[in-house]
Amino acid sequence: MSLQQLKPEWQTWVHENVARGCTAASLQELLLQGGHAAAVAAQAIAEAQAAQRPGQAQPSALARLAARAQEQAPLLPGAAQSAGLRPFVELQANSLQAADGQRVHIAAVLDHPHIVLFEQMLKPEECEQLIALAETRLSRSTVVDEQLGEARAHAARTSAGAWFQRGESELLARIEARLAALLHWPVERGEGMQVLRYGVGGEYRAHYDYFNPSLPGSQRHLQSGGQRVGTCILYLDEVEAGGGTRFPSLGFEVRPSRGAALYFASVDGQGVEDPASLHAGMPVIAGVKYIATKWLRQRPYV
Ligand SMILES: O=C(O)CCC(=O)C(=O)O
Ligand SMILES: [Fe+2]
Repeated sequence: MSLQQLKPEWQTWVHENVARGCTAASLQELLLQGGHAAAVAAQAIAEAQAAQRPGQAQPSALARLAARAQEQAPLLPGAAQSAGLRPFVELQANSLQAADGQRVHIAAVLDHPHIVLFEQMLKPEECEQLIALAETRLSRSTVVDEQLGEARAHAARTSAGAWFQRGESELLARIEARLAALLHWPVERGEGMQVLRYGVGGEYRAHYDYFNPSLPGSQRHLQSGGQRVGTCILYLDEVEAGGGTRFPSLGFEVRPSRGAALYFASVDGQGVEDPASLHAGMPVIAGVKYIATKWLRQRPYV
């Protein structure tokens, strides 16, 4: 009876996410955020769970058809969109106010793969401070060795990088909290920030940020914090020519602009690695490119 009290898209959502193995507590929280009464939410989850058990009634053919249509729908209700599987951004308004007062603008959105481009994510002085902080510890960037899982220098990634611990300084803590709030992804599920500097000719050839689960070198990374579910790239300075972040399979490129941020999901709406997230840091033609990269993990990352 309570499942029927939900709108059809929420009924489908409950069925789908119970089938996917989401916990009752996580579904309850998102249903509450979606404006449902606690008792209605609890009852609806219980009914959907009962329907999944062997020997019990399965969702009707109609419900399954509705679920399939829902998968293809461009935007689900904000809370339902992630179901905790990947970050999500509230996309109704064209700007969002972070708790620290920063007003961040949404400049562009792509549904699949999910990409959101922000302007004014960082203030110009925050960009300058991050660059200054990084300059004190820049060293040659590495890539993860696919067989061994170890970090090593590679011709495909010609930049200098500086790693920071989460919350290492007041500046980093503030930026991390801002990203966590806007992406609905807790700070603990993020790696420390990495600041990169690319000189002329510097590039990061096409790659995925997710760890390929079938490669031996990925296992130790997946064990601590799980998959990289999304990435946020903060552009710290203008670049005269080149240096865009390009998604070759989409024919789409974001050009660096001070204070802008690019978020993209590395997994699809079901939490599965998404090959469409292939991307590259294009060679810098003139100028110097500075970015800060934040990789977001499936689970808390220590
Ligand atoms: O340099 C860029 O624009 C892309 C950087 C990147 O892909 C990464 O840090 O994972
Ligand atoms: Fe990347």
